Amino acid sequence: MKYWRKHHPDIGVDDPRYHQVSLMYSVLIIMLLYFGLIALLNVTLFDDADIALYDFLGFVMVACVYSYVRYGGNFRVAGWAVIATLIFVLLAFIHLAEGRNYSLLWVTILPPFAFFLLGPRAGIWVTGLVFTYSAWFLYQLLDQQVSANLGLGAFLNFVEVGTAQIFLFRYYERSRIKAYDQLRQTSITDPLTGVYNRLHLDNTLKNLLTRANVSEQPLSVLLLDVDYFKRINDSHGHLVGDDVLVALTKVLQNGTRDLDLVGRWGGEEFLLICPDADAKVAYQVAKRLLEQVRSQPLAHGISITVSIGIATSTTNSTAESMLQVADQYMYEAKAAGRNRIGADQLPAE
Ligand SMILES: Nc1nc2c(ncn2[C@@H]2O[C@H](COP(=O)(O)OP(=O)(O)OP(=O)(O)O)[C@@H](O)[C@H]2O)c(=O)[nH]1
Repeated sequence: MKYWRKHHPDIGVDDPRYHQVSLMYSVLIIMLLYFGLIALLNVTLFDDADIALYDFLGFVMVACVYSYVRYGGNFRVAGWAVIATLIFVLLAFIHLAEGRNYSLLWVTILPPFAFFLLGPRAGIWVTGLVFTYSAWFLYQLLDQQVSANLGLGAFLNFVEVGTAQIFLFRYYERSRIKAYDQLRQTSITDPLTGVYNRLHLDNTLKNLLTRANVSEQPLSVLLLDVDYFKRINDSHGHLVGDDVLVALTKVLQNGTRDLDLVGRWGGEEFLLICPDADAKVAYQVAKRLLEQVRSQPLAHGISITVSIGIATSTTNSTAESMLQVADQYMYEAKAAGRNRIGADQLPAE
């Protein structure tokens, strides 16, 4: 768990603010460490009290922003305060260093901070203005024959700026990938039951069917619909109905192989995609599920039954044709009295 969560227990991993807050705390800590370290280096190694003073001022200002954020302050205000502090210290530094020791290198630290904290639009304006000013400042120095002075100071400026950039971008990229994964997971998941949603089932069925046709392996789909589900909602309420759907999902997951895909097709309808399953295997799976569902109360002591339609691929099947067949058999099962299986050739019981 991120350490900052104790200050903001209401911001969970699923909260859209999570990554922004995480980024803000990381930036604040990186800046505190950097300002502290550089102030120390300037006092001890370079004996430059003027520059150290500005670094120390930066440290104090960032510490103030840290406690502002920690006690519930507005993140946008905090972001601008951090960037203003950084620009203040950077400009003070390049002025005091008068271009020696590649001091202007330090302005390249600004873009990641400005873009992360202010977003792309303000980020480009802020960095654009500071870079323009720095270029103008450098231009003024051109005819003053400032010595390149390749001493320890230049070396440390390069190392410090370089490592800060590496860590910032590494952090940013990791949090971007995490956010992307979370978003992808959400886009393919049904929020109530946690199984795949229709969009993902549809895409996966197309892919698996192409693969099945190429390898000449069978593939079956089972379309499963709860019988008289409306009655459960009407007599026990929608929330109880939801619990029944969640419990049914568990039965379906437990009753199928890891290879099979279980998803919610919509409402009280579920779709199971069973790779490498011919009509006989699909029928056995359907029979087992039918039995498991009706044999026990699922939630709040409520028992249900389901009707299942099966479709098995042939060489010219498409995802649409399979779904249509499964749908048709499911309705035939309903029409025949529910709590049963509809399929092409039902084995004699
Ligand atoms: N609780 C709950 N109910 C849902 C959800 N999605 C759809 N429903 C309900 O599912 C019920 C489906 O009703 P019908 O289509 O009439 O079907 P049924 O009552 O199951 O009857 P048959 O399918 O003919 O056996 C409706 O009352 C919907 O409101 C959901 O996410 N949660």
